[in-house]
Amino acid sequence: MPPTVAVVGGGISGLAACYHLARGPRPPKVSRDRVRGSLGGCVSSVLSPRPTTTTTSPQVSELGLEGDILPVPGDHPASRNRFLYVGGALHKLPSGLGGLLRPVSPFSQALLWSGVRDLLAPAGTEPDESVHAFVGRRFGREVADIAVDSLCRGVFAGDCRALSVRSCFPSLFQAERRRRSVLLGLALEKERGAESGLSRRARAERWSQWSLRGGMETLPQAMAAFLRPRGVEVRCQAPLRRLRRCPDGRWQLTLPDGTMTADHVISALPAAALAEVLPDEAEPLAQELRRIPAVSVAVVNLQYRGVTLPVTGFGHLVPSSEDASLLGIVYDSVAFPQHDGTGADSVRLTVMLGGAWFGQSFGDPTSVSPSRLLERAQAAVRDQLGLEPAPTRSIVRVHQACIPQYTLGHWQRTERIGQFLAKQRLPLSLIGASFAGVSVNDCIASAKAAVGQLMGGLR
Ligand SMILES: Cc1cc2nc3c(=O)[nH]c(=O)nc-3n(C[C@H](O)[C@H](O)[C@H](O)COP(=O)(O)OP(=O)(O)OC[C@H]3O[C@@H](n4cnc5c(N)ncnc54)[C@H](O)[C@@H]3O)c2cc1C
Ligand SMILES: C=Cc1c2[nH]c(c1C)Cc1[nH]c(c(CCC(=O)O)c1C)Cc1[nH]c(c(C)c1CCC(=O)O)Cc1[nH]c(c(C)c1C=C)C2
Repeated sequence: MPPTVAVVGGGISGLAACYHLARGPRPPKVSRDRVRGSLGGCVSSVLSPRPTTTTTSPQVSELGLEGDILPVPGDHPASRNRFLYVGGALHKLPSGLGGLLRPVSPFSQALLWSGVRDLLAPAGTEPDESVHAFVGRRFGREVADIAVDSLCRGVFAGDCRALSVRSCFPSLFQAERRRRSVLLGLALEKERGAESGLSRRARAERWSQWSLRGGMETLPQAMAAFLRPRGVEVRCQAPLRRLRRCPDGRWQLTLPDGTMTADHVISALPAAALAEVLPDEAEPLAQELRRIPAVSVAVVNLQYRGVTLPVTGFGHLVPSSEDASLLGIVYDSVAFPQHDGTGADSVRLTVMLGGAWFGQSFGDPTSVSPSRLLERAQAAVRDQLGLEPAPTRSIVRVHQACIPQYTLGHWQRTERIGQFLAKQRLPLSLIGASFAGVSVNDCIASAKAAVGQLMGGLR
């Protein structure tokens, strides 16, 4: 009898783990539980695609979705133009050499000087540092306060003063450690892994983003369709209530409709959710997991007719000093006009609200009223993009605790977690956005690595 592996968590990480288990040469029996929401967790979107970068592409080819790819090439305005909203105005982020040599608003001096500072500054010695402190030390206070504050809001919906540079931007941290300068380190250590045909095409055509014709939710749907005929038993709407070790070392999983046993569990749950179902003897593990927080984001999709955006590009970010509650706005119709389901020209925007500032701006994410979020989003579009008319369509969604925050010391927490699992010889793998990267690519990579390790051990 092949061993049974239970995968818990129905987001992209859980699906990717099932996918890699099922396509192995001698696949174990796979059982996957998921709860609440649509397949793919945070990946699914309605009006707006969630563009990802290119390392996901091997799966896309294998799932037969290559013909549905909508690439955004490097010379497209959505690739070249990103904006910051500072001091009540939109500023295009500098690009190319010219943009670095002369002062470009909102920055008071040419960014070249920040680069020179990085080349001359001594390397840091702390084992970890906030992203803000690291960038301030290497590139100057203005870059930290405006550019990196916004970047952390546009990737982690988080506060760069609390986030860890070692865990959020490991390549920057390592570049400084190895080469003393971040720029030098990045220039010298460009790595290139094994490439699929699709990745090669993406590099040759300099895609900055891509999506799928039916939206990014097509990816988890195709993965689920791949799994069903391959003997993966999928249990939907089955929240895991309890995980217990049986006397023979196997796991017993308690679900709403009964129990099941498994030789190995791959958890793709958010850290805090896993902490709630672990057995008492794993309390030290649960305590570490509870220390990995996550923030909530309200996503408001708006569609307008008969209006024109004042700029074309990917979108704009808003630093926390300008407006803490409003993270940024993505101009979806610029990058992906094909996603207009109505067949007519329209301006489609995704307004992102809250993040690390959700509580102070809107209160409890479980009870905030959608109309309040809609009003806030519409006001931002009016003030920041000058679109006065009311939107013709709108969708408001609150994604609760959806983006884990790698705060200072995250690397030590993940190390202690790994040590506990090894010492206790727990047949448990932890994957998902809570640990080693929040992007879809990182989630898929961590699932693939965990399955590789598990299959190696089972052989
Ligand atoms: C607004 C927003 C925009 C984003 N944009 C991008 C982007 O442009 N590019 C990019 O690469 N990434 C983006 N991301 C990040 C990326 O989408 C997520 O980090 C990733 O999808 C997380 O996947 P996951 O499977 O690890 O976690 P999740 O999707 O959170 O999945 C966890 C699953 O576990 C389930 N669960 C919880 N408790 C239990 C339980 N007790 N029993 C069983 N199941 C349980 C949940 O219901 C969920 O289905 C974005 C995220 C957000 C929120
Ligand atoms: C305004 C809020 C958010 C926007 N996107 C996200 C939030 C919270 C989430 C997000 N965006 C990206 C990732 C993946 C990161 C990765 O490692 O690949 C996640 C989780 C991609 C991304 N978005 C922006 C940048 C600079 C990046 C990094 C990689 C890339 O260049 O694609 C900037 C950005 N995000 C948003 C806007 C409005 C914006 C800039 C104009 C929305």
